[in-house]
Amino acid sequence: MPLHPLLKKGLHKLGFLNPTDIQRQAIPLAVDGVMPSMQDNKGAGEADAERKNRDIVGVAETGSGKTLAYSLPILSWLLSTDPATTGEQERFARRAKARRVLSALVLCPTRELALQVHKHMEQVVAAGQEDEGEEVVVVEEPAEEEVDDVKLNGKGKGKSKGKGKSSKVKTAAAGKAVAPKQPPLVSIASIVGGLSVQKQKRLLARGCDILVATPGRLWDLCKEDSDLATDIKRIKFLVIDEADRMIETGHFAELEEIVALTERKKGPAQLTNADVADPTFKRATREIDLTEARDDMQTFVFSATLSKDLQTNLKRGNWRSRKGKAGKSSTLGRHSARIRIWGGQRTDTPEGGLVATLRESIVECLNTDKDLYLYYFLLRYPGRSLVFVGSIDGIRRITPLFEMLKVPVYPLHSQLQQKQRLKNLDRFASSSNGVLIATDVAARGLDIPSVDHVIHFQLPRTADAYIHRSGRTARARQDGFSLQMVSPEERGMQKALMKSLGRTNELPELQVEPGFLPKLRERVRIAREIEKAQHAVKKAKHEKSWLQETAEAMDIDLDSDLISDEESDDEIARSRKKPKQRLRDNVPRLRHELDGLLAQPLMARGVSAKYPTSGSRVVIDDLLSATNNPQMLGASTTKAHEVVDARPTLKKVRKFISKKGKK
Ligand SMILES: Nc1ncnc2c1ncn2[C@@H]1O[C@H](COP(=O)(O)OP(=O)(O)OP(=O)(O)O)[C@@H](O)[C@H]1O
Repeated sequence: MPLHPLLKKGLHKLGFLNPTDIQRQAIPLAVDGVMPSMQDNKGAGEADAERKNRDIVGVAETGSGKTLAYSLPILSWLLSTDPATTGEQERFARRAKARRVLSALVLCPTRELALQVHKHMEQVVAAGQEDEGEEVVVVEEPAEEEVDDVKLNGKGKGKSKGKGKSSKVKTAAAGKAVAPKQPPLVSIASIVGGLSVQKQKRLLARGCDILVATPGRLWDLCKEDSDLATDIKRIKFLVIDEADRMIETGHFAELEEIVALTERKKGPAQLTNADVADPTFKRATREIDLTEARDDMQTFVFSATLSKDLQTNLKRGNWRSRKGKAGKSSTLGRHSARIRIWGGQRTDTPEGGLVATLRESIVECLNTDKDLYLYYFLLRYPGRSLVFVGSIDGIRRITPLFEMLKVPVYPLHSQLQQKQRLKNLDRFASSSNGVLIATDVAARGLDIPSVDHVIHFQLPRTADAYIHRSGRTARARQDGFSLQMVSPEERGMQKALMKSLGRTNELPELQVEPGFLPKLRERVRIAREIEKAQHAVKKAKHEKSWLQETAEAMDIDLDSDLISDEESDDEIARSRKKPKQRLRDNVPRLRHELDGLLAQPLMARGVSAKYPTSGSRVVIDDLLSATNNPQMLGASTTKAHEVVDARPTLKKVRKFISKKGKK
């Protein structure tokens, strides 16, 4: 790979010994495209022609290393032009004081993804800086970004630890020695919504080489800060990650504004005498002149899905009208037009497909039974599971329910505070049995190590969302498992989804051991009752405080019956309060009952808890060799994806039965 030696060393240290397919294809193209011409002064036409070969459109399956496919050429260019690595110590010292000039802008659709890309880039550089036999410990700067409060689970197996930016290094082996303060080889900053604007402004004032951002916050800052807009006009690299999502209609109006800043203007403005005399116009043309000179930007457009057909909304019966349509029309032209990448080189690994190491399965059940089947699955197949739910309200219902059932669940959706979002992600990533209950905000790009299962509690609205959601497991050639939970009302949509994906075979059904269900059902029933009672109490409290606040604001005295928790003599008030009161009084009793049920062992049919050496199923060997499911006595520790491999599809079973019948 034509990369800077420091990066090669870093990749080696992270255990990335071979490039992935997309990296093998994209990196040489990108490096070739950028290196020679970025140093030359070409004529406009020549430069235009060259740019066609410079821009890279990368389409490759989820978890295939696209982040490094675009990051490495950029980092390599920065390191190759960095005086620190070319031994020019004097310039290096000067650079320590000087403000960095922005070279690259990476735009991502979600905040978590932007922070993750930032971390991933830093890890490779930090690993490359490690001395042999020594561990680099990233020493934090005084908390600069709130995100640093949370240890984000970065990509790869980097040894960087702690929070803060990786601007200083110390030798862990030496324990105390901290290397003298040096400017980072590559300075990376992230600008995302939900975190302190002031702190981000300070970061920008200091300057950086690479900015990783979400479009909304970046554009807000651009509008206030003309220096930032000027910096963006001069960047050498623009990356649009998850490009199809970024340009989806109605998603990121700001993206177009930002990309427009990077556009090249052709030819110097023809000034009239009157124009020349006008100072404002003169200033504006000077600005235009600056941008005119730019013929050296390289654009990267990356995603696992760039096919328009995958974006068709499967809801509202859209799929019906699409019957019979085959093939996938590419939206590449549309992308190119909108982000003005002038063609570019396309590096493709198979598109639209799911990763080969992913196993899929389906469970058909009533909507009202989805909680039960999810609970069954989470106990039956322990591991790190990511559950996608169709609405925030759904997450708000499911999370407390499963907390009561003592499942370690963490919610993730756009209405949570950003700090909480990051905390929950971190907790999920560090709990081997954690369950993240998320909306599609977690569908794209997130690289959480070893997610064992992705569960579609509700089906996604588009096929591309299904691909991205499912792509949170089975990453970097690991095994993974995806489960569709389908109610009778969703059956048509499920068929449309499979058709959109070009699939003809039915998915294998998840085998459910019915013996476990009655006890689980009872637990879920009681947990629901508690949840309902608590919800009613919360709602009543909320209503009451609203009433009090409104009364205060209007300077009205409220009847004491309306604000008192005590039973009132007033018949009407009593009848209104009683059911809520009853519910609240029930909570301790229900909790006690649930605790009792949770303490009871769950057993497969024919297993005796008291006498594991007897019963129709003897489980003592399993218990001794620890091959028994810890939560369910008599269930094996087989992984979900292994069960699917061994399981024939319904279609195959039917075929087999009909063949037998004919004989
Ligand atoms: N050459 C490599 N060898 C081994 N692992 C790699 C290599 N390159 C990247 N990885 C690891 O593969 C994982 C997936 O990479 P990445 O997140 O870049 O995938 P992606 O293609 O961007 O996925 P998505 O489409 O879901 O965003 C990461 O943990 C990354 O550290």
